[in-house]
Amino acid sequence: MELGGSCLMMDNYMNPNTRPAIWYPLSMKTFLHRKKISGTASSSSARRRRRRMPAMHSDILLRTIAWPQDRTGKQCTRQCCFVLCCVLDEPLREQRGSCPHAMGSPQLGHACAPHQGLHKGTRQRTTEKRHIAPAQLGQFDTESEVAFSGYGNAAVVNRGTHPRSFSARTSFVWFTEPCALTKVHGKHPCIGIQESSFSAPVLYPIHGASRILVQRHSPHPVKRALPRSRSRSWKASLFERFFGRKRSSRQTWPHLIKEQAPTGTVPASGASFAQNGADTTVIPRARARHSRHEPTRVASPTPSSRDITDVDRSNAETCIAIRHVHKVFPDSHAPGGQFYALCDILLDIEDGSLVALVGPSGSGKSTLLRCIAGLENPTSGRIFLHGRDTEEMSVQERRIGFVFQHYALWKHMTVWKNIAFGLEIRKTPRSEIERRVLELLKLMGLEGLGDRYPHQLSGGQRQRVALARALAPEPRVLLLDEPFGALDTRVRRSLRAWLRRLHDEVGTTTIFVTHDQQEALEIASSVVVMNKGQIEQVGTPLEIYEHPASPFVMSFMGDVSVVSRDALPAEQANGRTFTNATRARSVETSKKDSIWSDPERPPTIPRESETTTNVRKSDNAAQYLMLRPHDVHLHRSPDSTTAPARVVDVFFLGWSVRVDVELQDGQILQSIMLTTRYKELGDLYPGDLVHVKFFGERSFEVDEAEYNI
Ligand SMILES: Nc1ncnc2c1ncn2[C@@H]1O[C@H](COP(=O)(O)OP(=O)(O)OP(=O)(O)O)[C@@H](O)[C@H]1O
Repeated sequence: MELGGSCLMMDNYMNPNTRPAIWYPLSMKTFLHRKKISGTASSSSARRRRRRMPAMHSDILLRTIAWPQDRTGKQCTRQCCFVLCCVLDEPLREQRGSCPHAMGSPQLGHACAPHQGLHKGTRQRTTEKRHIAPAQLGQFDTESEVAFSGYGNAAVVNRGTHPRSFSARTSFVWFTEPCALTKVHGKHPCIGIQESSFSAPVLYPIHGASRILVQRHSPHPVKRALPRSRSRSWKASLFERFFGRKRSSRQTWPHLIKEQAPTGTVPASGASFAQNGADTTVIPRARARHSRHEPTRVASPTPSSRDITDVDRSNAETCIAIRHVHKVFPDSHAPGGQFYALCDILLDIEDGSLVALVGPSGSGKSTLLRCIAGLENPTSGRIFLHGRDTEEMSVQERRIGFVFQHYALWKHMTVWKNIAFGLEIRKTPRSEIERRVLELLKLMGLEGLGDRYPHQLSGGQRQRVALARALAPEPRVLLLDEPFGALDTRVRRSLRAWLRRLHDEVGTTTIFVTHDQQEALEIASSVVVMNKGQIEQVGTPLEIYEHPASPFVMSFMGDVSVVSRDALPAEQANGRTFTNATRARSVETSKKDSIWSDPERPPTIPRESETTTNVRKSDNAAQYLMLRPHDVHLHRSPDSTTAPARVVDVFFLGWSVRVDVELQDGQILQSIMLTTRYKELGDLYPGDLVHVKFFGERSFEVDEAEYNI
């Protein structure tokens, strides 16, 4: 933070395992100029200028700073920990610390009302502050900031000091989500950060790109707290620390950086230009992009403007059009140091639909959702909202509501205030707010609970408040990231039905992430099955279940038994077959694909696992079949289409009975039947001889290695 007329941008901040910081001097004038270019201008000349700009502000994202280990050497599971240091007068070295989640200070953080940072009128108002003990920290949903970010709110930021490793003046704030910096409020993009080292809490508006810019704000807390001479010495010591020598009056930051950076080479992240072995890294501003952990975009399949017109703008029905989206994260263990969290995602989501993104853990569901919301920038590819390229839209313009698994409510606000919050910051008239909140309370079945605080509600009620809050500003798209994940099975079940009804009533285009296939099948009008960053299949729940396009979809969307083809009678073994190479997409998507196919677009980059799988398949495929338990029928007497088997175990499941049987060659099959059918069959006991008949329509050729057979 510079106290004069320019600002410093911090990058790579406080990662204890690497070098602590990369600093960029940037004048406020330049920053605002660039912001203007990258943020709002849409004329062709502005776009041209924007292209020439080093990509500093077009993607306003604070990069993840992972804290791989805390002080005790334990792995910190909460990787999404962002630390922004508001350096006041301590050298950077002093700010190294362990993950804030692992800190043992009893007064670890404060939470403050987000609107403190938003309106000039309220900026100085002191609102509730809470001390958060470390044990509570896990519960404190800093995600709530993000939940609002879609509406352009500033974020509440936790702030804490650590008595052992941080001085009283050095404070830090952390976010659980990078998008906290993406909001635009009024004319200026800003985030409110409460800095309460000082007697009166004051807020810094923070402008952020992948780095953090701490901007002066008036009335300036630092200016008030530090005498002028002090601030100068702080600048001087910072300078000395970076450059290892005293600054002469003629040297400016850009001048020095230019002088120190070797030309023609891009420094690797962490490469230091600093003298005297200082652990601070300084890189030229124009090269910043290359040194970020966020990889540079892979050759982008950017379509021409004609393509956009033809394909997206003409299709009023398409609410969200996702075109060849890749998201790459750096990963030292992955081939090429890059991990493809999303790989060539191509998807259309129609207006008013209720879509489930389903897939195993790590398949990229949340990443895709976050890309749609603008919380992540795709590495390549484009996303259109109602025909408009999201790159041209601010997060606020997207009008997307986001609900997290953990309710993310403002805990110091009543239900009413929580719901009204999004409207208040948009300066909606009081009467309109009251009408809308009452309407939502009724819709959510929360009448009479408006005065309660979140801790006075059940989990299901809290989640409904979170949904009401997201719906209050009437978003065009509602994104739910495992909305019921934290609830018990019974509550989940009742909320599923409720969500479906709510959607029918409100009609907002909704995408929800779940790893529960039952939930996806029950609620959604269409299901997108994801695996390893790719879409395996898109279809209605019935299509997905009845006609899975790959062994993966079949096995993921319900129980399956995998048996050798040889073990079954020849007549039974001739089912329809697919291989993993078949990656089905919706009809609409395939059409778009062909329209969008661009000869210059690089081919999809296959990941190693995919390539090897397909190669293996040619050797081992076609030997095994996948069967649903309800397609395995048991009979007492044999015929030409049955295979003999012995009962291994019988399980009563209420309305159904599951019978495990062993085929002659020792393979185990599951059969599920209605209890009434079981009664017709007569009681079965382990060791009984039965005859198995199965329906082969949905059998697959599968790969031995893939299914550990
Ligand atoms: N910021 C990041 N840096 C590096 N890798 C990441 C990052 N975010 C996500 N990933 C990786 O991308 C992959 C997809 O993550 P994502 O959160 O989208 O999965 P998911 O399908 O939502 O999983 P889950 O159901 O467990 O939430 C994971 O392997 C994850 O480790």
